Amino acid sequence: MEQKIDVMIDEATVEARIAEIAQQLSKEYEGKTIHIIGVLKGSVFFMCELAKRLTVPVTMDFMSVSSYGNDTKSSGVVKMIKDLDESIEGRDVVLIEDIMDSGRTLSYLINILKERKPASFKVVTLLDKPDRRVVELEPDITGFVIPDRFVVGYGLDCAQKYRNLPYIGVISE
Ligand SMILES: O=P(O)(O)OC[C@H]1O[C@H](OP(=O)(O)OP(=O)(O)O)[C@H](O)[C@@H]1O
Ligand code: HPA
Ligand SMILES: [Mg+2]
Repeated sequence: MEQKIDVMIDEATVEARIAEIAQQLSKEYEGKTIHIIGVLKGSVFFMCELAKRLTVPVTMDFMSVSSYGNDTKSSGVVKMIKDLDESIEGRDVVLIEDIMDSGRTLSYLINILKERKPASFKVVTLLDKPDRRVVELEPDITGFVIPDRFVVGYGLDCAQKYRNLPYIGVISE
């Protein structure tokens, strides 16, 4: 069945905010190389759009974790599917997420990655849904704070669909 998607944040607004974040990071990391880590799969669209706009040198790596599977509710268990390819020791790491919801995924990743002794560590998320937080945690940089709705698009899926939508939307029943 075709589902109708309502736009919550349109493409131009998302892109303008990503440009602002890129400018902020480029200033903060002047003279350094940012090692950006994308959390698969949701962060890929945000990561690419952000990376293209950074004016400092960039290296990239990916981790894959999953806790939602095909559900719209977190299973409560974060499962590591793929670890990083390279060591982050001594590097200026920026972890890129599409959304911080319960906070479980980021809490799990932050605990693992901080133990690996990066020179610095920051978390950037495109979306923050603070109403559903079960772990006390704040990202360093947030694109948009959103209400408690299950969103899709710009990398975010519902049962693996809609990641390719160029805007943030909500499925209207
Ligand atoms: O704050 P939380 O409640 O942990 O939710 C946020 C996480 O959930 C989603 O990942 P998902 O498990 O759906 O994997 P995916 O990125 O492959 O879709 C999203 O991409 C975040 O990584
Ligand atoms: O609102 C959401 N949409 C898609 N994936 C998610 N993972 C956590 N929250 C969400
Ligand atoms: Mg998902």
